[in-house]
Amino acid sequence: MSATLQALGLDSSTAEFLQSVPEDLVPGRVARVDKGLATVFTEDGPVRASWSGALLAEMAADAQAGPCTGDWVVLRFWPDDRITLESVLPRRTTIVRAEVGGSSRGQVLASNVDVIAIVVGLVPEPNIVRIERFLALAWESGARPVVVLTKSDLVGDAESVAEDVAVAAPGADVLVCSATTGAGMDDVRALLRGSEDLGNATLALLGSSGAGKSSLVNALAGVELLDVQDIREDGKGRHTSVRRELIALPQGGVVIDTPGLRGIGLQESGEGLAAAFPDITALADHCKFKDCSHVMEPGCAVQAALDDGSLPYRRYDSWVKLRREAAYMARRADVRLRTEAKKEWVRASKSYRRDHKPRP
Ligand SMILES: Nc1nc2c(ncn2[C@@H]2O[C@H](COP(=O)(O)OP(=O)(O)OP(=O)(O)O)[C@@H](O)[C@H]2O)c(=O)[nH]1
Ligand SMILES: [Zn+2]
Repeated sequence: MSATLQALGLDSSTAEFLQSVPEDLVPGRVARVDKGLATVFTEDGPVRASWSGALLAEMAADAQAGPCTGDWVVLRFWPDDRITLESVLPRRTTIVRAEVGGSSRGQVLASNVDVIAIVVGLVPEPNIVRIERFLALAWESGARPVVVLTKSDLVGDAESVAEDVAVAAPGADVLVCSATTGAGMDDVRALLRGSEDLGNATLALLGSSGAGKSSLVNALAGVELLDVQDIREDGKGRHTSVRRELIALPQGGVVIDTPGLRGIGLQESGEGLAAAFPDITALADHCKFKDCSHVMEPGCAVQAALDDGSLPYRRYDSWVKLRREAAYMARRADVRLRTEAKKEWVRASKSYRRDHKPRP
């Protein structure tokens, strides 16, 4: 497969899939979706593509079938210069955000991500509950989560903060770095190396506004690629980034920088929640009742662990809150799924009719 596609993070399973694609179609990777069009990186550079009729039909049945940043796709170049996105190749992983007050099935923020870096500034002091939220979202995706504590140049005790964070992040590495001084950046760079059969890795950055994501991308790339916001008096950046970009780094590897996420909701399955709290999941196996809610039942192993101090109350509280949220999302999903699919179909078929008006 071409070096260009490899630089865009092509993995072996996608490469194999592309071999079965008809020759008149052109492969590429979606960098961004906006205004009903996708910016797609191909071997011959970026193009803007609209949706094919077949893709629209798929989207009518499933809103998540629509392209998102990170997708591998195939394009058709028409004689009249139109470019249509014919189909989205199977996704290896998906980062899904359940929309707050929005659609029922979560919005796919990015796909085919190998590693999710949860970027957290060491100033202001990291919010552990928020990190646990991001971790649940990240585990749900199928990608490997890593917590990156940045702005280490601003604090004296970065390593001890990292130890506290590690307790809340079982199964995930916790890195400490500074985009400003370059300290610890080699460990962050190593996340992009990937594996032999998967090629270079795709790294997605999650994190609150002002956490330091853009600065991290710039440090990785070695050049200014993204606007870095002026710092506010309270240490937070302004919330202005609305772009979602896919960046192929010169030294290999791809970074996906999603817009600053605030108030992220959990996806409904609850699997991410279980993965982010393996300690509680393991305890639950020992409860007397299979359907124990771990609140007040007799013989509850979770309550017992709280009593003997082996499970911190703070962590239990955090889990209860996130579980409530996941349950709420699940209930709402049932009700809204049909309405949403229908709305999307109406929107999509309108734009299809607009784009396919008979030509004179
Ligand atoms: N001292 C120091 N400041 C940093 C570091 N990384 C980022 N900053 C500052 O923190 C502020 C926010 O950084 P950004 O990189 O724009 O943060 P962001 O996460 O991209 O923010 P959004 O685009 O709003 O999502 C800026 O003023 C940066 O200069 C660092 O390692 N050390
Ligand atoms: Zn229990």
